Order: sequence, then C-alpha cells, then structure tokens
Amino acid sequence: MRIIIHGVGAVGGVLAAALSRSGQQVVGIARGAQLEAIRADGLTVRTPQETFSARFDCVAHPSEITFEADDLILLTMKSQDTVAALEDLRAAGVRDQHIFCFQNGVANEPTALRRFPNVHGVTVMMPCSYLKPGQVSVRAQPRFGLFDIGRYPHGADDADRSLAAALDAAGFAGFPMEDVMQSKYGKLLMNLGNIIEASVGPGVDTAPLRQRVRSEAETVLQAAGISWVDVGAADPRRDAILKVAEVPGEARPGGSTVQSLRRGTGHVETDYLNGEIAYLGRRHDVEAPLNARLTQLGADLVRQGHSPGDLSVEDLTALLDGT
Ligand SMILES: NC(=O)C1=CN([C@@H]2O[C@H](COP(=O)(O)OP(=O)(O)OC[C@H]3O[C@@H](n4cnc5c(N)ncnc54)[C@H](OP(=O)(O)O)[C@@H]3O)[C@@H](O)[C@H]2O)C=CC1
Ligand SMILES: CC(C)(CO)C(=O)C(=O)O
Repeated sequence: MRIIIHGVGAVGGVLAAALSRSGQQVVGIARGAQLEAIRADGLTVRTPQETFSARFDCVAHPSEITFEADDLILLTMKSQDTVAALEDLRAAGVRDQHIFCFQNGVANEPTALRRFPNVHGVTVMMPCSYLKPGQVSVRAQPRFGLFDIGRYPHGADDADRSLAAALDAAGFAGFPMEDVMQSKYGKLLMNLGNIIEASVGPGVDTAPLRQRVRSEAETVLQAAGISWVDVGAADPRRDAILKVAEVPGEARPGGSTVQSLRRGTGHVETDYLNGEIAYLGRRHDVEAPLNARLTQLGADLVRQGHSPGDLSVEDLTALLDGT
C-alpha cells in the first residue's frame, strides 16, 4: 500500500514527512520551489517537541506515477484546486483507488464522487503552516493531528481502517467513523472564522463576530436538514490527543486562510467555507447575509491585494452589518 499525497503544502507536508518517517511508502505530488526543495533535501517539520526531516519520492504531476490498485490517494490541496487535481488523476489512469479528502469544507467529496467511486471524507484537526520551500510546521501535541475518516457519503471500510492505523503509527490519531460528514459539517462551522481571522489578523479577539456568523450558519444547516457534531474545544478527545502548542521561535502563523493571503497565492478557500453556507441558505430560502458578505469579502481581499490584518474589527463589523 502506497500513500500518494497530492498537494504537499502544510497539511500534505506534515502527513508526507511523518508517514514516511514511520516506514510508509509515500509519494508526494508538489510543484514549484517546494518540489525542488523536497527533491534536494527532503522536507523538514518543526513541531512543539522536535524538528525532523524526512525524504520521500516526490513528483511534479500524477502522470509521472504508475498507479497501483491498492494506492491510497490523499487530496491535500485547497478546495479551489480540487477539480484540476481530480482531472489530472483521471488522466493519469486513476479509477477505483480510494481517494481521501484531507480538506476543509464539504464540497470536495461530492466533486470527487462525480469522477471516482471510492471517495472518503476526512476531518482535519491539525494546525499547521507552510513556512518556506522544504519546511512546514505543526502546532499540536502530543499527536500532530486528529482525523475523523469515513466513506462519502457514509460508511467506514477497510481502507479507512488501514489509513487510520498508518496515521496512528506515524504520530497522528485516526478515527474511522460511519458518518464522517457530520464531523466535517462540525469543522465547517469552525472554519467560518478563517476569513474573519485573515481580515483582522491572527490574535485579535473576534469571538462575538464569530458567534454571530456561526449561529447564522447553524440556522441554515438546520433548515437544510443537515446535522453535525462538535469537533471544536468541546470535543472530549482533544484533551488527551491534541493540544495546540507553540513551535519554539515561530511567530503566531494564523490559520490556512491567513497563510493564503500572506503568501499572495491569488485565491482563498472562502467560497467553500462561508460560501457553502451562503449556497445552502439560497437553496433553502434562509437569509445568510453575514456568511454571504464574508464570502464576497474573501474575493475582494484577494483581488485588492490585501494582507492579513488590513481591516479593523470595527471595519469588519460595519461591513457585516451593511452600515
Ligand atoms: N493549514 C492548516 O492548519 C489546515 C488546513 N486545512 C485544510 O487542508 C487543506 C490544505 O490546506 P493547506 O495545507 O493549509 O494548504 P497549502 O496551500 O499549504 O498546501 C496546498 C498545497 O497543494 C499544492 N497544490 C495545489 N494544487 C496542486 C496540484 N494540482 N499539483 C501539485 N500541487 C498542488 C499547493 O501548491 P501552490 O502553493 O503552488 O498552490 C500547495 O503546496 C485545505 O482544505 C485547508 O482548509 C485543514 C486544517 C488545518
Ligand atoms: C481550525 C484551523 C484554523 C486550524 O486547524 C483550520 O482548520 C485552518 O487553518 O483552516
């Protein structure tokens, strides 16, 4: 069983390096300076407890891989890059292999299921960062990450159990579950704050705004008949498995949307986070103005070339209130 990691950035990088260190056969798919650095020196992972490097095979494109029936394919790119990645996998001969969406949002699984029969959702609880080519960090201990894993739309099979076992052996915690999308909707509610954090900058107290945005989303999910489980601070597994902790010498990096804005990648994932709520609200005739405005804000911040923290909390509140 090989583990193919498509998109070796923050999440994909921590997974690739730790799985490879634990003895799994890993093949990464990366691009640009990241690919060059990994090929030259491997990938270095900084954690609260240690810094380690790992070497694994890394290619520029799925067409360089001869896929085997028992390969497990992990999608670890942002949601806006998923369609292109799936098309590349299909052109490279992928058919029945198990594909795991290690991504935020809930749109990747149905997108993959249109093309492939064996699709799995994974809830990713792993605060990590892409630092520079060849270097990532993860701010969690004692485990690097906690993952709920299951087939889409439901069920859990041997592929889920094999991957969970491999993750456990590599320093993560994997939990096969029958209804993984409930967990992913719970994570989606947490990620509605990503664009808020990116607007005002990491470390700024935005709890009241986040609560308003979340409760609007909960109303939308209820109207849509979608249930979720809380995977946030109230999740009892976190105490023993996943505490957020600082990496020595690393400034507070912020979540994945902050990182996209800071790196000027030219896109953010907001259409698939707050935009999911706007979409569901429109489909089910429920007003969701806060999430709709935040979705538009994500696009505006990118187009106007903003950096994290360019807005004050007052600016953002006025924008959300339409004043
Ligand atoms: N970072 C975090 O703390 C967490 C992130 N997540 C989720 O995990 C997912 C991944 O996020 P994250 O790791 O932060 O994102 P990153 O941007 O750090 O990593 C994604 C990587 O995928 C690469 N990529 C995209 N498309 C392709 C392609 N077709 N071929 C090769 N490489 C490709 C990107 O390259 P390039 O840079 O050139 O675009 C980038 O290196 C997202 O859904 C995010 O929301 C979930 C929990 C925590
Ligand atoms: C919850 C959080 C902010 C960190 O794990 C995340 O999912 C992200 O950065 O997208």
